[in-house]
Amino acid sequence: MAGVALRVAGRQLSQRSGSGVPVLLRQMFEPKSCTYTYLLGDRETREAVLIDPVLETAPRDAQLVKELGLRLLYAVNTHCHADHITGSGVLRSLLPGCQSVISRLSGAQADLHIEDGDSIRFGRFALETRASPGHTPGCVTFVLNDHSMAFTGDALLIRGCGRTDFQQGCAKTLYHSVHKNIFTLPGECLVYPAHDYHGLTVSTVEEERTLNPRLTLSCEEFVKLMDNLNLPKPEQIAEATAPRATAERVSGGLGAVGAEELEPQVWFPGVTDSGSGLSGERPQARPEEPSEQEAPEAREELPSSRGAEQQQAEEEEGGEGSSTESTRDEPEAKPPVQMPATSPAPVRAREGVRETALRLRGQQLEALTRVALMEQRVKELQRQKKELRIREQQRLCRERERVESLHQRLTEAQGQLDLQPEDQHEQLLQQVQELREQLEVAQRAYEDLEFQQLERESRQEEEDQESPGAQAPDPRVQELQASVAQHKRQIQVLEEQLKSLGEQMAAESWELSRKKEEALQALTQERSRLLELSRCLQGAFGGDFSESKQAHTKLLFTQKTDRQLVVLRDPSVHPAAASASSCLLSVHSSLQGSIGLQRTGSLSRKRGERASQRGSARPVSLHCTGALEASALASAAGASGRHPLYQLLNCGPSNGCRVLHPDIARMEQLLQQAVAERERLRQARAPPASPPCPAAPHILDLRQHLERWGHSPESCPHVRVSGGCCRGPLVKMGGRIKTWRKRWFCFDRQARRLAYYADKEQTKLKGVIYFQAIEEVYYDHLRSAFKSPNPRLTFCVKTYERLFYMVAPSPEAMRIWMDVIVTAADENHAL
Ligand SMILES: N[C@@H](CCC(=O)N[C@@H](CSS)C(=O)NCC(=O)O)C(=O)O
Repeated sequence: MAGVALRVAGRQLSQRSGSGVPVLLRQMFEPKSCTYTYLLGDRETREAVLIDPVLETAPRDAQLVKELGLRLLYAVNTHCHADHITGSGVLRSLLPGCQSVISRLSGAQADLHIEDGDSIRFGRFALETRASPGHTPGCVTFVLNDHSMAFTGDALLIRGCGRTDFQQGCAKTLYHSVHKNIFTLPGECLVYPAHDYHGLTVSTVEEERTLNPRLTLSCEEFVKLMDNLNLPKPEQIAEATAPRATAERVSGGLGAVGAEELEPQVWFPGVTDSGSGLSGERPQARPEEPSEQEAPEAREELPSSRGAEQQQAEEEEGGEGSSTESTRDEPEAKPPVQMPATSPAPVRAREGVRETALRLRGQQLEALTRVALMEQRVKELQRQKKELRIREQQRLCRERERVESLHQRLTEAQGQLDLQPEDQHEQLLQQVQELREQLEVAQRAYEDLEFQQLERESRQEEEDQESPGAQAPDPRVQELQASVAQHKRQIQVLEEQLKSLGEQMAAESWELSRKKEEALQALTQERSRLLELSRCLQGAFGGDFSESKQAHTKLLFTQKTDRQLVVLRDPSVHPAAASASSCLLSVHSSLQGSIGLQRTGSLSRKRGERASQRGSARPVSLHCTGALEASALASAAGASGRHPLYQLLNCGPSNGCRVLHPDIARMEQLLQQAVAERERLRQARAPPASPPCPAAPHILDLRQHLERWGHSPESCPHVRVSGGCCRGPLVKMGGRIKTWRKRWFCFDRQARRLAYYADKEQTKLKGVIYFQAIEEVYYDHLRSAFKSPNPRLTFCVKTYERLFYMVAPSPEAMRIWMDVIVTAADENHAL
């Protein structure tokens, strides 16, 4: 097979060399054996290969392949591993069309065997096979065809190399193969090993050529060192290096373990297992999650972007889980899937459906994995049975041959009796007698064996007749088959549930759209009423209010962005406002926050919704380029609890407004009607109280609230949280000049705004984001922030007017800030 390329869908590598085209690369980690699995794919053709998959994490890898919309052609192995069982077999079951690959010299079973010089093609790329024996005789290194990266398996590790003290390892061979076949690659070629025990992920040929403490030695020194490594044996070595005969017992894939020993730890997403942590001397700071890595030249563009919410949830969950379950266990009865209540509040309903769908997906994956493993075991048992039958037949055959040979010898001895001289008769007679006895014993043994076999066969026939079509009447096989069938039924049930959830979601979404439409109509009416009221106000106060230099009260209406601002200065009418240079308030409410608000960090809304809201009233935010007086921005809502407009106009039932102008009475009446209408609408929309919804503002303690959500603000040095405030530094990107500046942020629930200052003392105010202006808060998962100083800690706050990019000083600070700001938006929505 040397020099032969595995062809992929008729595409010839030579037609499109793929040079300059970045390959899709993912590096995943399996913590138990510290193994790296690599996914390589072609973004255009979606063809992909997996290098060194691990049994336990095969479902994870299969899921990733599906999520990225890839088609896995090959599950390739750099060698037959001694520390874990390959995931190739399970991947073949989970991703039909995938073939297992290993070097012929490994002696392991696979769909395809490769040799030095062979190429494995996927889309416009190919992996060249370079023999790198020494750790094992069958070790190979896969080199991407543009020589930009090499997957060295256990031959070359980062600052190390594979051990050579078992599996026919040979230090001298390893030394020469690494020097000859890996160190001759370009210096900048990235080195991706199959393991790392120190938390490192990638190296280069140049680095290893010059810095590898083992391979920079002379060959002699290297051999000596390797002979005295005295490493403990890998934990799974017994299972993983079972003899070849055992390896071949695993049907359909690379096997290094018999089904009897197969008690895999199955990895299920979302299930955490404290026992899956690293043990022994392994350092703590190891990657525990599949980590994404970009190919050197490009950023990955996923076909479906994963939301910040999911990313954050993943970060918070902190690593993959694993559950230790034996395939021999009876399948656990799964709790019935809880459907969300028939008509819950929209947000909760959607979250519920999403959670349920995610849970179902996890369960489905779990069941699929079990099925795949069980099918393997069933096949294995069937194969064992067949093997047993063959062995029995061979034994019977041997017995028959023995009987025949004894018979032959006896006949010959008897024939010689007459020919032998008298003096040898006695001895020959004795021999004949012995042969006769041996023949009798052999004959009996043969008949017994034959009888047993016939009995077994007839028993089997009877069983076959009792249950026609039964492929594996062996009780163990039957048991497993029943279990597989049960799992398949479970999957079917789960799929049906998923389908009905989808339908339910569609129905709910339709219902939500309808309600939104109704609410928008009501809002439009309310707006018209308010506009009418405003016109009355203008008419009532006349030119005196707007024009007189002496008059302190000024009423502005601006239609520019469909916002209405009332700016009031009237120390005589409202003494409390006398010291303030201006008061700003929104005289409308917005419905927009009512749909899609989620506390987990993403407040996204659909484009359609936004478009439909363009015509509706919008919240406001204020930013200034120069320093502002903080006091100038005191909230117009005040502490009186009265409606702001009432407060500003000072039009309570007890004062003399009505007497002053007859229109005031009408205005007040209109205003009361508008307020009542708004109240009615709000109540109609208000979702029932539930844990994820923030409590009413007057009872919500910000600190407790954050603690309830799992934060510990106390231990985060970058934020200061009190009952109503959160303060701390964030690096913010400028609006016009895209420079990043450190600002001191102050989130103030009382003032209902997030203000940022040039200084920690909060004297130089640089800008304000009002709660009601906040539309979305999300993690910058698309890395869209221009030259962010730390993309991993960048999040976005989207207001009606603009997008704010902020960089937190730490992940915990980022999560706290995001939750704090989301809480503000939630609160605003609740108001
Ligand atoms: N140091 C490892 C021991 C596990 C081990 O033996 N790993 C093999 C590769 S898997 S067979 C190996 O070749 N190691 C070389 C080395 O220098 O470690 C651990 O911490 O678990």
